Amino acid sequence: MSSQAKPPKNWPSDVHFINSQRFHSSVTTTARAFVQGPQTKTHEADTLARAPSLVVIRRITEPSHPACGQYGLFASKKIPPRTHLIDYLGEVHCDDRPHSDYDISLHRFQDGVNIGSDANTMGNDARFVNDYRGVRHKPNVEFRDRRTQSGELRMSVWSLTEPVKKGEELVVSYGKAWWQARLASSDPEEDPEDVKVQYCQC
Ligand SMILES: C[S@@+](CC[C@H](N)C(=O)[O-])C[C@H]1O[C@@H](n2cnc3c(N)ncnc32)[C@H](O)[C@@H]1O
Repeated sequence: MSSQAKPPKNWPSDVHFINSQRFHSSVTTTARAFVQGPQTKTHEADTLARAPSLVVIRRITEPSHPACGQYGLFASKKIPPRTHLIDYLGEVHCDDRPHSDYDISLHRFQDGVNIGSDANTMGNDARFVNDYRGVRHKPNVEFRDRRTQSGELRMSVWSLTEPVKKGEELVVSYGKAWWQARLASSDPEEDPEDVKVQYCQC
């Protein structure tokens, strides 16, 4: 059922839209049990209980935007403070994905094993959240983990302490480490704070 979910407006044809997390073969039994949790309720409860969407995907056309030519995630209506907007769905994995721009960490065990959620080839609307640098003076949403009704661990997007206006772009902080890792794989001389001027694809 979940694999036939209808993609939202502006969804790119080369990315598989999913409405539940998928598990890569690199996920260990322990990691899978940790992510799935006690499974006290049915998996369907997680998808059926989804709130009407507060977000919309839009193509960015402003030349001053550092991700001009790409997509971003925007508020489809006014969003109150501290509101859960959407879960970040992707391929849950335990292998390294140094070249994915859509890979976020879901959990790190004390023994160093990391569980990631990679939305590079499959994901949902949340994969389009951009970083605030060069867009706004500070983030207006954050990533926060949560457990669903059935107990599954997911990363999710929440508004911060201020309401978000309808039409505003939703931006998080990827963190300096994210930009440093990205720039290290391209130009090690580059300062991560300068990244905002680099990526216009108009
Ligand atoms: C998770 S994706 C975000 C969605 C992406 N804009 C898209 O259309 O698929 C991360 C990529 O978006 C771009 N990006 C996000 N925030 C940015 C920013 N503040 N400045 C420049 N590029 C940004 C970079 O190319 C980055 O690798």
